[in-house]
Amino acid sequence: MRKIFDAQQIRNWDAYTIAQEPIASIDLMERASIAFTDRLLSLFSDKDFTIFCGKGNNGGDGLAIARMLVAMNRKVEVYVVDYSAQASPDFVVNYDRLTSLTTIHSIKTLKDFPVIGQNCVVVDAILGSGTNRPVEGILKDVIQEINQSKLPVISVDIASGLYVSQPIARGNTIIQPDYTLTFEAPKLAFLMPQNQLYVGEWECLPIGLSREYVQNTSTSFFWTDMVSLKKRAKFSHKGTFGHALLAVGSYGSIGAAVLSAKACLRSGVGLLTTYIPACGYEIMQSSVPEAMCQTDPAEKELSVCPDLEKYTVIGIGCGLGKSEKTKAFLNVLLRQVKSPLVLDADALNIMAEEADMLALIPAKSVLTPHPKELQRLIGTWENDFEKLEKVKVFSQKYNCIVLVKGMHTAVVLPNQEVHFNSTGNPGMATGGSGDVLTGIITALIAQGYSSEEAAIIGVFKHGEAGDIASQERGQMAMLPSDIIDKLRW
Ligand SMILES: NC(=O)C1=CN([C@@H]2O[C@H](COP(=O)(O)OP(=O)(O)OC[C@H]3O[C@@H](n4cnc5c(N)ncnc54)[C@H](O)[C@@H]3O)[C@@H](O)[C@H]2O)[C@@H](O)CC1
Ligand SMILES: Nc1ncnc2c1ncn2[C@@H]1O[C@H](COP(=O)(O)OP(=O)(O)O)[C@@H](O)[C@H]1O
Ligand SMILES: [K+]
Repeated sequence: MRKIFDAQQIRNWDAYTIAQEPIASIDLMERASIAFTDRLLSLFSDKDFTIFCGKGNNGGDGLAIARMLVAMNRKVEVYVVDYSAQASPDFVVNYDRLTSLTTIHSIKTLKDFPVIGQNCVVVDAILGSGTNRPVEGILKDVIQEINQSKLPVISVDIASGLYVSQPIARGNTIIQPDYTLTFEAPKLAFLMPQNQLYVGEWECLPIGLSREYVQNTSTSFFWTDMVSLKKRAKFSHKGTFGHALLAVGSYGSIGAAVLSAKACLRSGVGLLTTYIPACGYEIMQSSVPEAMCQTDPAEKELSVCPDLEKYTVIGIGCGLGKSEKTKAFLNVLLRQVKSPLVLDADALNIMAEEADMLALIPAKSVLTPHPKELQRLIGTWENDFEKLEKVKVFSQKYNCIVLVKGMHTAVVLPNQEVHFNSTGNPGMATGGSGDVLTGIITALIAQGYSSEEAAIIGVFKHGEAGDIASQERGQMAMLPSDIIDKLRW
């Protein structure tokens, strides 16, 4: 798990490192530029480079990168966008270091914008984490020209014009890179779906910023890049790992019930009982023989709440449908249940329509809505930052864990922490992937993980299995069953 910092904290992190390591600011810039150049050349070994620089430290990086490429006899054209009379001190030092080695062109008006060679990669070092307002004038013109160039674009630290930790306004002009190589740590902006055009593929380049600063600085945003699991005790038995109930399925959606049950069993649950409509009995018993199966008196839907006493945790919602009988079933279940719930799909849709049901959510339940289901619960949002704020309010109000599913699923905790997931891929964007996740999280709670841990670990392992499945089959061919098949604990 890593911390994600906002723009001010990143500035402080640089300053702290400079003061405490200690290292001169210009030498830290050199370190960052070496890391960037190394990775740039491994990505584009046979390309020429056109580097656009601003006049702050991001531009300083661009000049240092240019110097390193020149020293390696690479073909490089360097342009400084002359949008301001002021330049940062480290920009000036790097300007002086480069100017005797190659021509540094200046862009004052659009007439100065070059014709870029077709073998070129464009390096965007115009604005970095210091971007604090929409770009105007020549900056805007240059960014628009680069975006229209159709050449590969790689941004230094962050796309010029994008804010590190604030929403962008509609109509802002921002570089649309193919890649972003960012220094040290992920930026909040990269994790927001609305910014996908302005990030491209991204990776972090370590530049040795202070570990101590990380330990001493608090944040509510985290990046889950690894998880730790509890060891199974040698003398454990099935009773050690909990008894889960999955209340799932309706006529036509027994597949969702089967997927959630298989995923639950593949995630270490001690005992699993599925509670399904009568029509699903043979399907469930033959496709998931490891699960016990209890049926509802109704043929096609869940209608009567079973005895819930013996269950450690209950997963509910996959393929449930929203019939009147099922609504009544859920209402009774919410009043009787004493264990935490994992609430998915139609369980959430029903609750979104019947607001008093929300007040009945047991403490530390996990809600796993996809974007449409989330909207039904919290209403609409102006931007992804506001969406997270609304989810935080909801999570605190109902003392539950809420997932914002998708690429980089956010797990929002009642203590207001937000944990973004690093695993997963668009091959998982297919019906049934969410049912698998419900089964996984239910199994983890059954085994004694806290609901918070279960959500964070479950989302990570779900995505990890999805990544293995996509490597083997490709994103288009993979199925939710393949995600279950590739779970490794
Ligand atoms: N020593 C350090 O602090 C390090 C900084 N590094 C680089 O420095 C960057 C941050 O540098 P800076 O803080 O100088 O900021 P930028 O280079 O992002 O921006 C330069 C200046 O432009 C101004 N500005 C912001 N938005 C503008 C807009 N829309 N139109 C016109 N002017 C605008 C700001 O006042 C800012 O001071 C990082 O992204 C990274 O690339 C790296 O070299 C690593 C080390
Ligand atoms: N582009 C993506 N990248 C990573 N994970 C994704 C992507 N699209 C979907 N997923 C994951 O797949 C799952 C889909 O869940 P959901 O939409 O509820 O599916 P269903 O209800 O059909 O089972 C979620 O865990 C989500 O995070
Ligand atoms: K940049």
